[in-house]
Amino acid sequence: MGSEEKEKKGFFKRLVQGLTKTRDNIVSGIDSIFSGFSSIDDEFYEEIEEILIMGDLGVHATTEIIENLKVKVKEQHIKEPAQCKELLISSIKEQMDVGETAYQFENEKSVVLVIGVNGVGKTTSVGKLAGKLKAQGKRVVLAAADTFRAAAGEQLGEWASRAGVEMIGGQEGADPGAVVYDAVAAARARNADVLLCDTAGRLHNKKNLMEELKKIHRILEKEYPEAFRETLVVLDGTTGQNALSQARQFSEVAEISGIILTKMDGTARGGIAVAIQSELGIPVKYIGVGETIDDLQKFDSEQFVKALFETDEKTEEEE
Ligand SMILES: Nc1nc2c(ncn2[C@@H]2O[C@H](COP(=O)(O)OP(=O)(O)OP(=O)(O)O)[C@@H](O)[C@H]2O)c(=O)[nH]1
Repeated sequence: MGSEEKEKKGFFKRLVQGLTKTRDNIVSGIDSIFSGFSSIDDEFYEEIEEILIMGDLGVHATTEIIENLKVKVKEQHIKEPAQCKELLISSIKEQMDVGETAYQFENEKSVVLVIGVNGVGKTTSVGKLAGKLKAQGKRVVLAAADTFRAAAGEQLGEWASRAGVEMIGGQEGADPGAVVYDAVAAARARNADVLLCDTAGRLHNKKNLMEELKKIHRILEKEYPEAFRETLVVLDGTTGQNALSQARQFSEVAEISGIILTKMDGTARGGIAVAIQSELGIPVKYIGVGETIDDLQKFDSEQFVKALFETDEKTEEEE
């Protein structure tokens, strides 16, 4: 087995383990409905609906999933509740389909702006991403442009030295625009492939946030027009519907190209990955299942649903 394949397999295992509570929350309930009902009727659908909503899949995704399930049941002349399981799994998968998820920034000269409110795992995710890109042989420069919180720069600095990449900025209270300006100059001087910017995320002052992001975009347009631009929002998966509302608010002030969903280890609210994609149509590009560098991986809906419906015993058997 190649090292990349091994890493993928290891990550899948951690994902299966991480989703245990979500699985208990959603899948166990669904299984008991499948075995408890003898016919497919309104009550059967209502019970499934309730579990999906409780599992943080959101009203929009849940409604679509149930409608889709009803159509499939009718088309395929299904009579037994137990036969609905595969159909339900494929309906959940379809809700997460936001088209092909592109990672163009990894293969071009690019600037990645990472935004997110305090504590969601933004700095950690930027650090992990820097380490990953560096491991792929990319030249990476980090910009510590979230200058609001004391020690944020210091924390990013630790990740930068761990990943072996250069960091620009880090002074508390500095002007984020000035940090980005300097970081672009450094990225140019080093002929960097990816400039990763840890940027602001104070949602309680949307106007300021919008202005700050606009200013950063203006600087990039002027100083680094050839760089491909990507804007990722970091969301804490344990906060469920609150994460969805944050994503919605961020998408009102900036053009979001993807989501990094963190802390999916040990949360019962993993269904939020479905809700975000279904409701906002924004792809979850990365998922975090722990605090080490290997715990951040590209998100794959197929793998996610498989991990959600799979048990630990099964993955162990597979080895
Ligand atoms: N379990 C778990 N913890 C995580 C994950 N990602 C980040 N964390 C932890 O979450 C905490 C907050 O992470 P930070 O990266 O400091 O969060 P931040 O969003 O940058 O917060 P500020 O720096 O305050 O803006 C840290 O203790 C991280 O180790 C994850 O995927 N799983």
